[in-house]
Amino acid sequence: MGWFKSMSSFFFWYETPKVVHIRSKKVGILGRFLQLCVLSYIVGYVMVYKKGYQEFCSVESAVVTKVKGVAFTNTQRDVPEIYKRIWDTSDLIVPPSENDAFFVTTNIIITPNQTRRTCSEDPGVHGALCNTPSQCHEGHSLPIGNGAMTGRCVPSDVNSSVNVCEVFAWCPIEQDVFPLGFDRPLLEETADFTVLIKNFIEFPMFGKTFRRRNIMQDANKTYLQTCHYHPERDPFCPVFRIDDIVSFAGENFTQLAVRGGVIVISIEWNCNLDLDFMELCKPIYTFRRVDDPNTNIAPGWNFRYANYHEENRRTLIKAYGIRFVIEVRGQGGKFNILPTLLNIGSGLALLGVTTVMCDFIILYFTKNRTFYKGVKYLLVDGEDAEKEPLQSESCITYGSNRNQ
Ligand SMILES: Nc1ncnc2c1ncn2[C@@H]1O[C@H](COP(=O)(O)OP(=O)(O)OP(=O)(O)O)[C@@H](O)[C@H]1O
Repeated sequence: MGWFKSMSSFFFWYETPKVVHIRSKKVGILGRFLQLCVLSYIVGYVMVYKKGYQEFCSVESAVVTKVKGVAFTNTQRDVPEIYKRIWDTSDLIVPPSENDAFFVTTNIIITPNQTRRTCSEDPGVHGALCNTPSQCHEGHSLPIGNGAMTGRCVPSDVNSSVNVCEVFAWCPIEQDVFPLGFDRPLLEETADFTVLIKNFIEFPMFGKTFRRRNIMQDANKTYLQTCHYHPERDPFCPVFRIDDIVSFAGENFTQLAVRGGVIVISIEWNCNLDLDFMELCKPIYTFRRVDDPNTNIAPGWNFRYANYHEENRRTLIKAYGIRFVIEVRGQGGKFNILPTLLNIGSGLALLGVTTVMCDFIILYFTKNRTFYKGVKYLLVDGEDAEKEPLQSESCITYGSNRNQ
């Protein structure tokens, strides 16, 4: 019968909230303070700061770039003869056009006049050194070799004191040596190159009205050809000096340019579409280097390509440089009744929580908690109510003011 007793004690009772008016300065201040906190959170943070009355749409964008500049290495000291020349963007921007990125060559190793023939393998290639021809398997190529082995072991073209396998390849084989060493890049003048970034954006959720680009409406040709972006002096100029980008990313151009690297240009559009779109929706640019500057293993950024002059003659170029990646982020917000009502509704629900918090504090942490518990919780027996006639419908008042 024990189970029946506990079942009946679970089923045959009912709990209903009771309203207790507490006339107390301390408790009153506590309650109002908690309500004020919740109200300021709803109004200040949710509605004003987070714009809870708006619906949001991520920005969609397209980016194109154009680099301009000229580098002249003829007058520089220590420059090997073959590197003394004029370089323009068609020589140094590879490929000429990319989506959301561009590459500026800052250091270069040129191997001119290569033809397909036999020559000695680079002694620096693992497995290229030999003592006997049997170590050079005819027709095979080494994993990072430059050609197919002929089966002969010959003195190296670059260091005759060692023997290396002969290869059939584009000869002469590239000598992987920086023209100006590790301290200076050959094309230091690329620091003064400029890039025009054209960024077209839209907020597709809100229609075609909200479309614009990062070139301001009042900009003209002369302005574009002469302005340079600066976060304080000219924050909306879409033309950036390469050196400026590198320093805004916290790097030193000369050091970075020797082996190359990767820099991200972030364009952020956070727009309030309820206000003047063309006047107030403007881009914010930030810059950061993303490759690891402190690594000794495979540092920087480089690749090879060749310029072919005729069927069997080419110039091999190993290009080191800075790859700039452009990312566009942001969102546009516009008034919508649905999020407004949702946020007001959830704010009102949150106001109810203040009662729970206030109850918790006065019932467990105040000096008079026993008294408050006594008046808050009341255990009544339904059977007694049946027996006793209705005495009063008015409120019961406890404490010194009970007769007021
Ligand atoms: N990297 C840059 N640095 C400075 N000005 C630039 C740069 N790229 C373009 N401009 C200038 O911005 C303007 C708009 O460039 P856009 O490429 O749209 O026109 P363009 O007439 O084809 O340019 P251009 O023939 O000079 O390359 C032009 O006046 C152009 O000279």
